[in-house]
Amino acid sequence: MTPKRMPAESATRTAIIGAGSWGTTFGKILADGGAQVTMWARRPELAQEISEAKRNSKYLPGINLPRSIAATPDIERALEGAQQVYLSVPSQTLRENLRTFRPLLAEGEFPIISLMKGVERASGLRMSQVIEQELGCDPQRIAVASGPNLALEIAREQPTAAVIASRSQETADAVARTARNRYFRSFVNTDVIGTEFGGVLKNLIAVAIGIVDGVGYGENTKASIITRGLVEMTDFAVANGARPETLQGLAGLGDLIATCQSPLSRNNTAGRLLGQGYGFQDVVKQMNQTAEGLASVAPILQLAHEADVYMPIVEQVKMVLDGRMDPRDIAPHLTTDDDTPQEERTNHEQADGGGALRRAFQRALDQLRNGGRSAGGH
Ligand SMILES: NC(=O)C1=CN([C@@H]2O[C@H](COP(=O)(O)OP(=O)(O)OC[C@H]3O[C@@H](n4cnc5c(N)ncnc54)[C@H](O)[C@@H]3O)[C@@H](O)[C@H]2O)C=CC1
Ligand SMILES: O=C(CO)COP(=O)(O)O
Repeated sequence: MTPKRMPAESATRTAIIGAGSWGTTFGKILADGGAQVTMWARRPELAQEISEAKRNSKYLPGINLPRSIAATPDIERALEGAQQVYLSVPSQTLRENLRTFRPLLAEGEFPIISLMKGVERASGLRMSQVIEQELGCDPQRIAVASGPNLALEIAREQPTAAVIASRSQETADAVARTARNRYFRSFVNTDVIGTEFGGVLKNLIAVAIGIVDGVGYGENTKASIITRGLVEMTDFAVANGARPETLQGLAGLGDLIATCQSPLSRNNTAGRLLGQGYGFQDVVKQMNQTAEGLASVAPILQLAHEADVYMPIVEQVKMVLDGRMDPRDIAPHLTTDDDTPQEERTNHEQADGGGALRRAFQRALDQLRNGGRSAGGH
């Protein structure tokens, strides 16, 4: 086995804001690739556990972290001399965190990389957009990382791949050179929108998979939802400016498979609890880690309505979350309950020529069925 690399004098200095399961795992990825890593943790006791015991027992039980990782609750110390800064807090707190840290992040030329997979509930904005708004920085400095990256598997050094996307090829390359090691391979692209939306949307499909799993449905139902879910994801992302091929890649299909299949996924777990009959509030109480999908459903449906994209699976997830649909009813409505046979459309380019009209008709039909309420729009 190749020996683990220790940081050299010339090692890239990196900082990670957020010491939950993904932030800490990413710290390990960077350190095992030879970078110097300082993590910022909100709670001093967690910072101390990471720095001294080289453990994060709440989020990564049983994992030994590299000896070189340091952590601190002092943001100035965490960011001192950083050449790359990674952000891994819940999507709903990012704006508030950036406001606090703005003076330390806005200036400088170092890349800022979002590791997050949610949209802001109130605005529907992607995390890179929130970063750009709050820091007012050059978008070329911003990158996002996404892919089939279940934290605990990677912390156990099981091989995986990810995509680093930035509008600047140079930024994406620099980050990918640092965020890689013998068990983690980073590819690059310049499709920030597709890469980010892939990570957000697969969470919603994973909630749907969890729901039908909780109900007790089997593999046919799940495969149908995954396959149709990918079409929904692609339609939505492309309508919002993504490249379709990004959704066929690691940040789309790759992450969809991993998240829908794994009991490690928090979104999948949240869905399973819903399928077992727990109400939304009970599920939120039972989750002690971030399940981004729960907060992203409403803003994504709002954006879908604005872009005239039909998302029947995501709409049904919303109806289950709101208590307006029995989880057992989710499967028969997979794509439509319109009686007219439809083409199995797998390519978003086939969506033109009547597709928008059909979707508008379908939406009107759904609204009628839901007593005039739309599933999105709030
Ligand atoms: N865990 C995973 O396998 C992966 C997670 N992600 C994404 O990474 C992001 C972070 O998720 P995780 O680390 O998994 O979540 P987590 O729930 O494990 O950790 C979240 C961290 O944020 C901190 N936090 C909570 N509220 C905060 C606030 N107001 N200000 C600052 N920090 C706060 C928590 O104390 C915790 O350290 C999410 O967007 C998630 O979708 C992406 C890929 C893999
Ligand atoms: O994004 C992930 C895997 O790529 C993690 O998924 P969950 O947030 O559902 O655990």
